[in-house]
Amino acid sequence: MVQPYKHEPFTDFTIEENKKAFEEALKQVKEELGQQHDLLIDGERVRTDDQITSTNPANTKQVVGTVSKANADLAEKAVQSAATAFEDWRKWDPRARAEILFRAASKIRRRKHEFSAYLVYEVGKPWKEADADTAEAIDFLEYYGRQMIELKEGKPVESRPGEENRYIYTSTGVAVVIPPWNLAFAIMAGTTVAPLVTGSTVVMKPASNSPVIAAKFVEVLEESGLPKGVLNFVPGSGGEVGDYLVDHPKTALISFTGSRDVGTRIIKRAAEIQAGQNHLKQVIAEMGGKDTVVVDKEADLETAAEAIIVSAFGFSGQKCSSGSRAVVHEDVYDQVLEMVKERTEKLTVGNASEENVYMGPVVDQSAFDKIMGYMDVGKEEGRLVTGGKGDDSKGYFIEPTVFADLDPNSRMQQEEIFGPVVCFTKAKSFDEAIDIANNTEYGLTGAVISDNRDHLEKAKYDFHVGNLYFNRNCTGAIVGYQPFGGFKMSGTDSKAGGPDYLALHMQAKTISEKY
Ligand SMILES: NC(=O)c1ccc[n+]([C@@H]2O[C@H](COP(=O)([O-])OP(=O)(O)OC[C@H]3O[C@@H](n4cnc5c(N)ncnc54)[C@H](O)[C@@H]3O)[C@@H](O)[C@H]2O)c1
Ligand SMILES: N[C@@H](CCC=O)C(=O)O
Repeated sequence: MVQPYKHEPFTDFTIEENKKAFEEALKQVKEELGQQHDLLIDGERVRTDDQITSTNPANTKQVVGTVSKANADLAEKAVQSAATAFEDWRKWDPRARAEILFRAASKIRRRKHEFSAYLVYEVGKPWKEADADTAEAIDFLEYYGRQMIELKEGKPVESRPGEENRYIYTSTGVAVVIPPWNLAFAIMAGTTVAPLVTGSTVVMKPASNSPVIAAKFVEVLEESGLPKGVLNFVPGSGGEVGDYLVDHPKTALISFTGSRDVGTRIIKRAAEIQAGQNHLKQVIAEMGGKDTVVVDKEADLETAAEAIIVSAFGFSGQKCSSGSRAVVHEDVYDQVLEMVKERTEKLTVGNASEENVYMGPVVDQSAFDKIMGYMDVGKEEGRLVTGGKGDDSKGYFIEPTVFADLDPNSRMQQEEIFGPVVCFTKAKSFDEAIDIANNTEYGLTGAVISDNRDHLEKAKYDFHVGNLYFNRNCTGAIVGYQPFGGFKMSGTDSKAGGPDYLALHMQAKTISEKY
């Protein structure tokens, strides 16, 4: 009997024993860094001449690992391998597939700090963020395993005398999984195991900034009993390998998480019918955000300041859910701004592989340059309150930054910056605050800080986002508790970690028999 699902607890690093255990894991992983990781195609490791070098964004001289790089020919082999393996895998008892996920979850739980330490080195995560990322990966395995067991008999439908009807879910085919680097473990793992557990086979192309953690996860799935060909691992360039996989006539399902531009490109390409293709491709595309924390005049301002800080600066603002906009009622605007300024100036920034800092670096040079470019835009469009500086001499460090007095239609308040920058806009009323919150093309997350019940009720209907939070930050959805996905240009609202997610990976079939 499978135990009821409960989310993985987070590690409290204020407890000395936990702190020591994590420092030990960082030390141990540091000694392992620089290893070679290869492709996995049809159960075989494939080493290529062309390699991706993954480095620590907090210390760009430190190589985390080198990873073989696939090209279109290898992507073709991976798809063929997945297509062959599908014929057997789809007939496995769904419970046996779920058990592979449960075994993998146990293995990762036992090595939790080791995986989190890899996240610290590979994408510069502070300890707390790395620990939450690993916990979420475990949650996806545990949750989707249980969901599959629940769905395996299908859903009840009515029958009539002399007629039996059934409604079941069938496996889809070859799934292409393309995750981002930011929730480098959780999203990569969740989007990989969801199609797997439903009986699809997978070709996974990790993000080029985080291929090592993905390679480590693939090893765990192999050790947990995944048969050959069911999961194929092909790191490579988005343009070459990504396009090839998306366009392939045997691709049946594409699960993408990443930017709006790449996501919409995939949706368009997937709609194009290729020679030899006799099915429509299913596309799950979870994309960017421009998320707002709204502060009402009747609100606990301590809660408001804390919510703005956590939403804006958690993992250096590199979350699709990051609260990069604060829309504050004019009666409390100056006070909230001052509180946020004071707290921001106390945040610690540094190399999380050396100390437990609040914020690490941003992920790479191109992210650094893009975010620093927005500092100039912010100074033109608004008022710099604190921060604004960056230093890329050793790693890609940027100060947590607050801009004030932005027009709701300014670039700073419309474009996804994906860095540690929050912009304040003043609203004359609660209604106006909600209108401003809704005035972007995105609709992913949002928070309302208010003690006014009528206003919270209004927000339930009028604040058009997939994940709406009251009196807290707008980041940190938990699998099975706050299913995650956005409206508008934020994506297909698949609600990862929710009860409807697996059904999106399957094809419902009605079977009706007359006696
Ligand atoms: N909505 C969500 O759940 C969610 C979660 C995490 C991140 N995001 C979004 O992801 C973005 C940041 O992640 P990123 O920088 O990795 O995004 P990205 O779009 O640059 O890359 C995402 C993935 O797509 C691949 N890719 C790039 N070009 C491709 C192509 N032509 N064809 C196929 N694949 C291609 C990349 O290699 C990577 O694996 C932000 O916009 C963020 O908001 C959204
Ligand atoms: N699900 C995560 C965000 C994922 C995107 O980066 C959250 O809720 O903060």
